[in-house]
Amino acid sequence: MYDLANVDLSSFDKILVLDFGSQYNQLITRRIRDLGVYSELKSHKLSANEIKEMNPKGIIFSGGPNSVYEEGALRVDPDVFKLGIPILGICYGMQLMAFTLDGKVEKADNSEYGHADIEVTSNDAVLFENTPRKQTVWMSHGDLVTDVPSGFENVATSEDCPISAMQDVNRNFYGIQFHAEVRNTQFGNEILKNFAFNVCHAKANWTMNDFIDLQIQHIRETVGDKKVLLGLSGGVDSSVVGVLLHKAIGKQLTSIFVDHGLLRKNEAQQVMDSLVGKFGLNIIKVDAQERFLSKLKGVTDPEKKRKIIGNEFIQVFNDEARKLNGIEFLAQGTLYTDVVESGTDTAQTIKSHHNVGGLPEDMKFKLIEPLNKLFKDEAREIGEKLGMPESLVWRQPFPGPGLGIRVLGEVTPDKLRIVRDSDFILRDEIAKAGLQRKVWQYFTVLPGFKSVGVMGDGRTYDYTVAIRAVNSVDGMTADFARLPWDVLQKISTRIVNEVDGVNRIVYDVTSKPPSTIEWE
Ligand SMILES: Nc1ncnc2c1ncn2[C@@H]1O[C@H](COP(=O)(O)OP(=O)(O)OP(=O)(O)O)[C@@H](O)[C@H]1O
Ligand SMILES: O=c1[nH]c(=O)c2[nH+]cn([C@@H]3O[C@H](COP(=O)(O)O)[C@@H](O)[C@H]3O)c2[nH]1
Ligand SMILES: NC(=O)CC[C@H](N)C(=O)O
Ligand SMILES: [Mg+2]
Repeated sequence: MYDLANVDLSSFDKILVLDFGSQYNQLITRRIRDLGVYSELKSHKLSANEIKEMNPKGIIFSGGPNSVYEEGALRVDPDVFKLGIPILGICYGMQLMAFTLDGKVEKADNSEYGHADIEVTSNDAVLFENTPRKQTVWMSHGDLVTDVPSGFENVATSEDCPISAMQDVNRNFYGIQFHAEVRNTQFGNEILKNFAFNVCHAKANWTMNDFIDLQIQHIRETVGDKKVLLGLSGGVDSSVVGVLLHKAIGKQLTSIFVDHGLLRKNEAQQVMDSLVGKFGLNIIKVDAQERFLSKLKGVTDPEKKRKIIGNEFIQVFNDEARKLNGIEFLAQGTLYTDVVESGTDTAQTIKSHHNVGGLPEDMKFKLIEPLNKLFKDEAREIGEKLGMPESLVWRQPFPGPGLGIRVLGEVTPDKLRIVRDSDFILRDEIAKAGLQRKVWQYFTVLPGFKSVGVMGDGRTYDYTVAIRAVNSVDGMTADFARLPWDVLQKISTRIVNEVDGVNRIVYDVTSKPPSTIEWE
């Protein structure tokens, strides 16, 4: 979305989010869209005039990694405060508001990361209407506002952050030091609602159906009479994109499913069975095991592996496009998570997702990525709206680089066998326990070290397999799943008994953050 240059959005009220580099910036726009108000993320470099021309009902400044008082910190055009448009600053956004007007921002004595308890201290705290005086919020900051700018009042405090929220009701400027956009903030949604409706008076008339209609219209305008190749993995995101594209351009679409030798057990066959002849998709399966595995030989660095895989995908698409003649566009099921984690102008690189940070620089295709501003749960909602079957919409995510990033270090056929067979057992036991829909994503990892065991009275010196199972909504944050001990025990016993070369199983009990879901 939201790159809908030629699409008329004038019937929708909108709230702009200005990007100051937070990992959560798109989460703000989607929370606003969830309220039924159209929202998009824009560069912090926009001038006040450019913002005015977009005619937003309100503006939100996102958080960000900088300290406002440092040289080079991201700034906003100060004239934005003269437009008469309501503004909400979140975290860095609040600090920037204070700093740009005549308030004061300093380094905090105690940083706050995670949960904090605040108390609303004013009876007229507009953003906190219909919320209790004491509430739990989620903080992530090392600086704080120590003096509110003139015209403002302090309306909430926490132990380590005396000015946790500030307001100037006459000019409609609001600041909150905590992140209302993350689910861990108890009344985050109410606070955003109060801003959107009570302060900005925005109309709630935006729905996912509008998104679908506008995307179809946008795809038609972009593609014209040209042809599109879709990278189809059998996963949720690319299947949703396939259905959208098919609705938009019908036979101008060809889908390519690449078997890169890094798929799960029986996956190639299952994907073909579940998609061929469905949704009108014309699918070509490409066997590319050899070329991927030979390129990965001897490579141990995770970022190098990701880039090699991303590159090779494009080479395969190039070869297929040549055979098909006249392909101008490559469509992918890229989500916003893939984009932000791969690094943007403002956000740091966490890992290069194969379909974003792993793409070759000289790629000739023009990209079509209708979901690249959305999160996994939004992609699923679209899949449901498009009438796709539950088994596909709720399929657990599987990364494009596949088992290649679950064998840590060098990928060899024998190590692939171990993750593939152990993953199969894990999925089988989770299904038998009826937990498929209760755990968001689960898989095994081969860390690559060996340890001593005793089997059949003999000494073994074999590999350890790790089990990773997490719950999440959007993949941005995740918690390790509390799998029942007896299920873990069955999985552990079966893997050691059935997979040669393994004598130990460990369970990953870290959340994201501080870890990520995949190990590489
Ligand atoms: N084996 C594959 N063949 C062709 N394209 C692929 C393959 N694996 C990944 N891709 C492309 O890379 C994109 C990103 O992969 P990703 O795993 O994030 O999405 P997905 O596979 O569509 O959905 P899911 O997250 O449910 O696995 C896919 O949407 C698809 O366009
Ligand atoms: O298509 C993809 N290409 C990739 O390169 C990639 N890396 C991670 N993932 C998936 O993204 C989600 C978040 O993963 P992380 O916490 O490991 O970053 C999880 O669901 C991961 O499985 C990928 N998907
Ligand atoms: N999350 C944020 O926006 C942090 C803002 C600023 N970098 C701080 O540490 O206070
Ligand atoms: Mg996938």
